[in-house]
Amino acid sequence: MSERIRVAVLGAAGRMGQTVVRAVQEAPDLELVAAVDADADLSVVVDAGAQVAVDFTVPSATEGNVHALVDAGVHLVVGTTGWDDESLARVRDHLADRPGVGVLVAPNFALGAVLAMAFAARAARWFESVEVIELHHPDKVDAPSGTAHHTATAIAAARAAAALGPVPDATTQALDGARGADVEGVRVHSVRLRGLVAHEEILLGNAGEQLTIRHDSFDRVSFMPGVLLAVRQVGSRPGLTVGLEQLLDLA
Ligand SMILES: NC(=O)c1ccc[n+]([C@@H]2O[C@H](COP(=O)([O-])OP(=O)(O)OC[C@H]3O[C@@H](n4cnc5c(N)ncnc54)[C@H](O)[C@@H]3O)[C@@H](O)[C@H]2O)c1
Ligand SMILES: O=C(O)C1=N[C@H](C(=O)O)CCC1
Repeated sequence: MSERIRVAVLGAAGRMGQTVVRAVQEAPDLELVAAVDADADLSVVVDAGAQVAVDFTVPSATEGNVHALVDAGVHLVVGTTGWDDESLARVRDHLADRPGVGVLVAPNFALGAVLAMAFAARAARWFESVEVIELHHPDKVDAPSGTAHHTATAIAAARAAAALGPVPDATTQALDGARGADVEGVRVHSVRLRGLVAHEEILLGNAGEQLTIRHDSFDRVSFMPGVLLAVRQVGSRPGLTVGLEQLLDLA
């Protein structure tokens, strides 16, 4: 058998981190060499000889973790949300000085969620109206979800490419927040409800018809096939990769 990939998990005490630790321990081709949480010194990861670090921490910490480990030559798989064009550009620039190091950032590793996003982007050009609803557990700190932001951005790009105008909306009077967040012209609504894990609906409307694309993660194990796929591939993808769709022939 070839050498196992040496993996570190950042945010190991969190909901996702604990699930990733178990998934790595159960994968015969992977070896868990470090599991760290808040306030840990990242030198633990480097000293353990990690080849790939998986980051499921918090939006305020993830970019710092990435830059520190890129400097140490460690590949990263990042599921933490909160990334924007500027922070991704800083990582892309940093990687230009570290040839051979790969970083994959994905807002959602559930295969069904990635497919739902791809289907929505494909359908978007054919519909006059579109809105996104994301529904999550109430312990989530960011809104809208990274997945909903990624979905809305892809829909907006598809609408622009098809020269569609703005989504119709006659609202002139509204309570603050009643129409959700505006992500590049696409309205995104965030629900936080005890009992939920991670869910998304994309509503597409034309006169007389509606297409609804819905994905549900009922358990965090749903993210693990995507995380493990990324861990196995990130070392052979130098530079920055954004979105699991890039590994699934869906981009
Ligand atoms: N990409 C995906 O598929 C996916 C799936 C689920 C969650 N997420 C995202 O992953 C992130 C984590 O979600 P969660 O539900 O596990 O959150 P969580 O709050 O349960 O876990 C976060 C953990 O990170 C730790 N932490 C904070 N700062 C740290 C640091 N500097 N170094 C190491 N650890 C640190 C915290 O102590 C905590 O244990 C969120 O941004 C969430 O949106 C992404
Ligand atoms: O539980 C969370 O938090 C999740 N966050 C991601 C997002 O913001 O899109 C993915 C789904 C779960």
